[in-house]
Amino acid sequence: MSGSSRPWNMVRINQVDMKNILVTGGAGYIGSHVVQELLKRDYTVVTLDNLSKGHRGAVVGGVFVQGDCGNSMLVGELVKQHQINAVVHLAADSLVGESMTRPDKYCRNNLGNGIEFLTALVDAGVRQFILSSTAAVYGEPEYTPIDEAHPTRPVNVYGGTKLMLEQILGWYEHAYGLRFVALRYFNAAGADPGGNIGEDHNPETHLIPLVMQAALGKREKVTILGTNYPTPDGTCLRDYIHVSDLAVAHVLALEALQAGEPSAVYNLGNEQGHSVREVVDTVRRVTGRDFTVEEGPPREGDPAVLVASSRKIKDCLKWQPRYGELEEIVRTAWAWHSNHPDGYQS
Ligand SMILES: NC(=O)c1ccc[n+]([C@@H]2O[C@H](COP(=O)([O-])OP(=O)(O)OC[C@H]3O[C@@H](n4cnc5c(N)ncnc54)[C@H](O)[C@@H]3O)[C@@H](O)[C@H]2O)c1
Ligand SMILES: O=c1ccn([C@@H]2O[C@H](COP(=O)(O)OP(=O)(O)O[C@H]3O[C@H](CO)[C@H](O)[C@H](O)[C@H]3O)[C@@H](O)[C@H]2O)c(=O)[nH]1
Repeated sequence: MSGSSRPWNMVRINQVDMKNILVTGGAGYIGSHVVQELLKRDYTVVTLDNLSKGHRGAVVGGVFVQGDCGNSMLVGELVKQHQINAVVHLAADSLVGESMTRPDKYCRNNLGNGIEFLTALVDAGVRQFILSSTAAVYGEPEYTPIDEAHPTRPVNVYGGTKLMLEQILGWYEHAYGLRFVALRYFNAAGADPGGNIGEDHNPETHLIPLVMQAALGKREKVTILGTNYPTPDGTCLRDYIHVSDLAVAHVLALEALQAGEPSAVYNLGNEQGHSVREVVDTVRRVTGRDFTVEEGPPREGDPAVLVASSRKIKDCLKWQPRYGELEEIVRTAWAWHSNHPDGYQS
């Protein structure tokens, strides 16, 4: 639809209650922590998740709707019925390796459904939007730590789809007045210290939960994917950020939009790089368990080093991580995995 046929400036913008939030992907790993944080702060939350990856049991409260964010009719109805003011959009496919072999899946879901979703929102009058973006938009770093001014040249399809969605948000802002915050998370890890929600993916591809499964004896071994990277120990460096710290950042971003702040892009990391070997050693230390570790070839699409500068979000939104150390993050992950060895099934 062209800009002229979409009278966005005439659409009624709900100012009555600024606390009705639609969260897509809220049954997933990060989304479930975001939903919990919003509920703690007295937001009214509607979770929309198609459960392609998420778990009904991960949604600790609010209204849950099983459905697809690309279903414009459903989205329009939800906005109207629940007087939605703002949206947190986490629904996506997000596996770097898979995105290289299934680009169609990533373009359809992250872009196709993402665009349908955005369009249904502006049609329904929503003008505040938080996007789960990613460090994968940067590609191979030209310098570290990576700040938001770093060039964006994704080296995997997944990062490419997220960058395009950020660009589309800019166009929707220009045409329809939608204000947005794109949060470029680095590697989400850990679990809610309360112990009820945590990471449960099937298949699991993320390093920390895989190492936890090996520590629990549920996996025969851990494979280090690449040992010849230009890093001190030859394995990739990543910046692990606690999922509860991420959740708080979403609330701060929402508050900024609600206060009328302009659109913005923020990195979210702990500003420290940890190698794959360091993660393995930390899990051994925290769990007191040993397991087999083998060395394998690198995974396609993996940059050698991804370490954030989070200065901007600390300065602008006063965000401060509570879990700055890898060991603390691994401790909370271990509490979840050891108490829920079969994830939400246990
Ligand atoms: N996990 C990380 O380290 C990380 C890092 C950077 C960015 N992100 C981004 O954060 C978001 C959440 O990641 P996660 O690790 O919690 O993933 P996740 O797979 O646990 O959660 C995604 C949720 O979205 C749902 N979903 C997917 N497509 C949908 C659709 N079309 N309609 C409705 N629901 C849909 C899934 O069922 C799932 O519950 C993603 O957008 C991801 O790209 C994650
Ligand atoms: O069995 C494994 C699994 C992973 N790794 C390595 O561990 C590191 C972390 O890998 P993850 O799969 O845990 O995480 P990624 O860095 O690939 O990706 C994550 O963080 C990215 C941003 O940094 C994206 O946003 C993405 O959504 C999210 O999954 C990588 O170097 C990877 O090669 C291994 O050595 N062995």
